[in-house]
Amino acid sequence: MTMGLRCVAIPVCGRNSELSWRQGYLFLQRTFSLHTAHLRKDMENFFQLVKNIVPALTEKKHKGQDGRIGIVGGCQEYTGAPYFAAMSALKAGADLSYVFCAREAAPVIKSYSPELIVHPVLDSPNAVQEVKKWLPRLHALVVGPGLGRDDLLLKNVKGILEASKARDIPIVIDADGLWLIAQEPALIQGYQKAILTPNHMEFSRLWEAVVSSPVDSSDDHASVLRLSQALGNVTVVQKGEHDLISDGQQVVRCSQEGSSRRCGGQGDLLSGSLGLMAHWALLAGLEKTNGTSPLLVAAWGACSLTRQCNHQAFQKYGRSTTTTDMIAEIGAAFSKLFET
Ligand SMILES: NC(=O)C1=CN([C@@H]2O[C@H](COP(=O)(O)OP(=O)(O)OC[C@H]3O[C@@H](n4cnc5c(N)ncnc54)[C@H](OP(=O)(O)O)[C@@H]3O)[C@@H](O)[C@H]2O)[C@@H](O)CC1
Ligand SMILES: Nc1ncnc2c1ncn2[C@@H]1O[C@H](COP(=O)(O)OP(=O)(O)OP(=O)(O)O)[C@@H](O)[C@H]1O
Ligand SMILES: [Mg+2]
Repeated sequence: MTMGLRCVAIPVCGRNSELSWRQGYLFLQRTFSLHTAHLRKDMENFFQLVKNIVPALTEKKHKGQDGRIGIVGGCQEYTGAPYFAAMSALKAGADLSYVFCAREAAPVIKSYSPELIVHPVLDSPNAVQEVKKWLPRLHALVVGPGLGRDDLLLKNVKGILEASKARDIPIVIDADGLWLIAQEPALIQGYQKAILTPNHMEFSRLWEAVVSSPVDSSDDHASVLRLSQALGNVTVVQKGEHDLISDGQQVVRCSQEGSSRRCGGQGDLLSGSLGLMAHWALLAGLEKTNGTSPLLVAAWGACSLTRQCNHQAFQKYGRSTTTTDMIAEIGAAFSKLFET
C-alpha cells in the first residue's frame, strides 16, 4: 500500500459556468476540507511508519548496533557543517559518528566535541583507501556537509562514492556533494540507496544538469518527481517552506510546523539525522513500512524532526535561535514525534 500525496482537481468557475457562485464556493470549501483531511491522514500514517522503523532500546544490544554513521566533509573554510551533521546523527540515536575530513579541519572539529571520531584523511594521496578501510563498519554515509569545492577533495570523494556503492551502503548527498553530482550525475544515477537533499539553489543546479527543459516553478510536485525519475529513481528531498520527497513514483510532503528562523546549518541537521534514519528504515524493511519505500519514510522522519527542532528552539530563543540550539532539542523533539 502506498500513501502518496493526493492531488485534487478543482474546477474553475468562469462566466458561463453551470455552477452558481455560491455552489462553487461550497464545492471549493468541501474539496479543500477533504484535501486537508487527506493530508492529515497522510501525516498520521507517516508518523506511524517512522515509529515502526525506530529500533527498540534494549539491554541486549552492543555499542554500534543502533548505527555507525560516517560524514564525508569538512575543509579549511567549513568545520561547522560536518560537526552539525555528525552530532545530529548521534543525538537522534546513532551509537558512533565518524567524520572524514581534510587534515586542517580535523583538530577544529575535534575541539567542538569529544563525542566525534575524526579522521583527517580527505586530502591525503591515499584518501580513498583510508576511508575504504572503514566502510565495512559503517551503516550509512552522509557526503557533502562542509566539503567545499576543491578539485582534489572532489576527486577523492568520487572514489569514496564508487567504493560505497560497491558495498551497497546507503548514501545521503547534501551541500557540496550535490555540487559534485551536478557536475557528474552518472556518479549516482540509478543507485537505489541514494538520497539527495537539495536546497533551492542545489535543486536548480541538479535540474539543469539532468533535465533538458526549464523547471516549472508553478508545480513543485511535478518537478521533484521528474528530477528523481531523471536520476533513475534516486530519492530526492526538496527542502523549502514545505519539504517535498520523491522516489520517482510518488511525492510526499512534510509540513511539520517549524519557524521563520532560517539560520545556516539546519540542512546539516537534516542530512545527519537522515543518514541514521535511512539505515534504520532499510534495516526495518518493507514489512515495517507497509510497502512504502523505506527511504521515503526515513526522509519524511528526518524532515519532521528537523522542523520540530526548529520550532522548539524558536519557542525558547526566537530570533537568536542557532543550529546549536536546534541540536539541543533533538532528544525532546524525537520523543514528542516518534516515541510511543
Ligand atoms: N557553519 C558551517 O560551517 C556551515 C557551512 N555550510 C556549508 O557551506 C557550503 C556551501 O553551502 P551553501 O548552501 O551556502 O551553498 P550554495 O548551494 O552555493 O547556496 C548558497 C546560495 O544559494 C542561494 N540560496 C540558498 N537558499 C536559497 C533559497 N531558499 N532561495 C533562493 N536562494 C537561495 C543564496 O543566494 P543569495 O541569497 O546569497 O543570492 C546563497 O548564497 C557547504 O559546504 C555547506 O555544507 C552550510 O551547511 C551552512 C553552515
Ligand atoms: N521557508 C521555510 N519554512 C520552513 N522551513 C523551512 C523553510 N526553508 C527551509 N526549511 C527547513 O529547514 C531545513 C533546512 O533547509 P534549508 O533550505 O535551510 O537547507 P540548507 O540551505 O541546505 O541549509 P544549510 O544552511 O545547513 O546548508 C529543512 O528541514 C527545511 O524543511
Ligand atoms: Mg546545505
